[in-house]
Amino acid sequence: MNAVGRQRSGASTANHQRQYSDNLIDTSSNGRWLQSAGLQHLQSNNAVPPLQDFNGGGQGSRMYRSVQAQRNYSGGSDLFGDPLTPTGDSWPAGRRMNVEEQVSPNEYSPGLLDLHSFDTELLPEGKSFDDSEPYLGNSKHASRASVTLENNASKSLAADNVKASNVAKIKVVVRKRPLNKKEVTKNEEDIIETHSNSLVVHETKLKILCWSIFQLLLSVSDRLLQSLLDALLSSFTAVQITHSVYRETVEPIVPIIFQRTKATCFAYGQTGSGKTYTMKPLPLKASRDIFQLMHHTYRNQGFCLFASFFEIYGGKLFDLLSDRKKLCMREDGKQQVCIVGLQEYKVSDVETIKDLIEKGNATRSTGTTGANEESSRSHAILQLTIKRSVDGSESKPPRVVGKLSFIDLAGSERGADTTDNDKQTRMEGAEINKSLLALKECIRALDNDQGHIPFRGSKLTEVLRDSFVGNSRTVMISCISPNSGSCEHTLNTLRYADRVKSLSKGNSSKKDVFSSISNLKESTTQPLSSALPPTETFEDNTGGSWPEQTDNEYYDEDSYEQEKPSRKNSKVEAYNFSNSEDKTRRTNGQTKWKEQPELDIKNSEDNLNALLMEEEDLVNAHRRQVEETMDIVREEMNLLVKADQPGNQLDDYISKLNTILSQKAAGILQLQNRLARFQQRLKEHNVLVSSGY
Ligand SMILES: Nc1ncnc2c1ncn2[C@@H]1O[C@H](COP(=O)(O)OP(=O)(O)OP(=O)(O)O)[C@@H](O)[C@H]1O
Repeated sequence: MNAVGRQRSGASTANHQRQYSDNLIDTSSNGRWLQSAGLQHLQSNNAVPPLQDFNGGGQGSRMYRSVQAQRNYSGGSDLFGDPLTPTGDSWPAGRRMNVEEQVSPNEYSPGLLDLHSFDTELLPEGKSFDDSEPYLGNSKHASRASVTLENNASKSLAADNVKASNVAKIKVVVRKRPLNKKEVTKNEEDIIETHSNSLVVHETKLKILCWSIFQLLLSVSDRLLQSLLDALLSSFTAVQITHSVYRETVEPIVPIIFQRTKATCFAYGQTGSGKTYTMKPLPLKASRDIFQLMHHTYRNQGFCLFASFFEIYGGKLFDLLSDRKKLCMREDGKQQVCIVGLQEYKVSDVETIKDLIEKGNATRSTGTTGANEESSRSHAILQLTIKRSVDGSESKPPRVVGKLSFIDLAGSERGADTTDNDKQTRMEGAEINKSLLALKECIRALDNDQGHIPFRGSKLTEVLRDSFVGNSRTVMISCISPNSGSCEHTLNTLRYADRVKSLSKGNSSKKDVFSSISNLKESTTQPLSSALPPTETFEDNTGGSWPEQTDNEYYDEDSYEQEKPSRKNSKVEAYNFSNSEDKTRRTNGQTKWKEQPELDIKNSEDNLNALLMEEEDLVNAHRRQVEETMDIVREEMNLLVKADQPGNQLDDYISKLNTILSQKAAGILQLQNRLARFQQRLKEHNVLVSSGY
């Protein structure tokens, strides 16, 4: 994206960031109705906003303000340490041992920024946090940040803040990986600088794009905080670090899985940004906690855990635990989605789950020697399902109680492959585009409690249908690479994260869902670790694992060629390798790589982002049109009042009515044109979905 585009996007994001103070949003149905449409600024301070009041309270309540704060991450600790640390051939040797020799100042940083709890703004180039309005934050936010930074060192601060973050229906965090050996060898710079509450992407030529992530007022000075962090750094171990990520993302959700909640945790980001690395430990940690709850809090209550693992490739489903058997999806009479033929394994210990994940991952990468390119063309979904025997009866199949889905999404830049000449690659790119857009739409609908969730927008969202209805939770982990070569992708990922995050503006209203869960209230408002018995490890080797069919029937959906996303079929890649070593290695790995013209790659990279922006523009134009319509309606009302008054001039009435009707028609026409243009763009990029648009 060029500088103009970037500036536009920055400004656009900034303009779309609105902060609505709670006291302006009425809790009446009218208020909620306006709020759900993003028009809460039309709601006056008074409970019922008469139309004639719109000029006053309505406009006054609409604020565009930047929200920032400082929170220092430098010198933090690397959340994803040794359990999954790459071997020496990928990473500089000894870098973990010697802080002085760190490649990246953030190597030991948790690299995890919680976007959800704070207002964010993408500042345009050249603008710094200091240029913006001061933030009148509250101490809760300040302490929340400290908790994240300090690895929960301050328990007293943790309680409030964990409570706040736990209740979020959608949680968005950003995670930065350290520079890898190859990037270091190439003298690539770490362009991501993390500060107390912000993340700065330094573009080359010293242009600076500031991404303000958090707003908070620190209760301690920066200096004091820094020394505190340094002290903490030395005490972090890799295991603690990994656990921190889990605790910030998935742990709060685990207890409510027993309470009929379907939750989804997905990693988003470009290829190689650390999605798989980030996701890998999470299911294991979650299952450990699930088993603990089953064996303590829910002892002898008939709960059992099932695991399944499949991938979506080219819009089709393949079972990763059953030799990539092709699967098909069906809806039952109750509109429950079932994946016919998907092998589910009943599991009673963490080791079995680990084995299954390894097996699935191996299936996913069979036949390749490269690191990530295969997985980046498919979405891998691991589901942990909690079931319960009906009335303790062994004869009846257990019923689903809750589900936790972990999704390692295809690399986001793959969605840009639609300009590729190869049909197969184009189709894959289009499908990924479609699924990423659809996912965002579903999250939007989900957070606004809309009746209609557009889950049919893609196979991915269809599969996740039951995670979008009822009591659901979503965690998005946006993974970013630190190197300068990934700058554009990083910015795109941050924009996507910001969009998803900004959809969740009404999260506070969702708190009641949690508080209604009585017997696990404690567990949901505190870290799970505090709700569980103090046992360090949990082991249960009493049960084995055995496969179960999820459905007795099986039908073949269609004749889609069951192809693995292998290199053989991926003749053209838009993967933007700037390193010839990469190309060679991958060529040796059986892929016939074809260079795309540079311009194509550049254009295609912007596709998804451009579509997302256009979609946002359309929604905003619609919102503006509704506002204007309301103004016009007010005028019409006045006109009608005057029309009934004695001595009213008919000529005057007719001319005014004419003007009003023309205004109305022009507004509608303008919106129709914009809609048609957007539909056309979707068509061009093959993301027009049958029911969604
Ligand atoms: N935080 C981290 N610390 C150390 N190494 C990391 C970190 N994140 C990622 N890596 C390493 O970077 C490489 C790429 O990571 P990973 O495979 O998770 O990327 P990905 O986003 O899943 O890619 P793809 O989309 O192609 O599947 C791996 O070697 C991984 O071990």
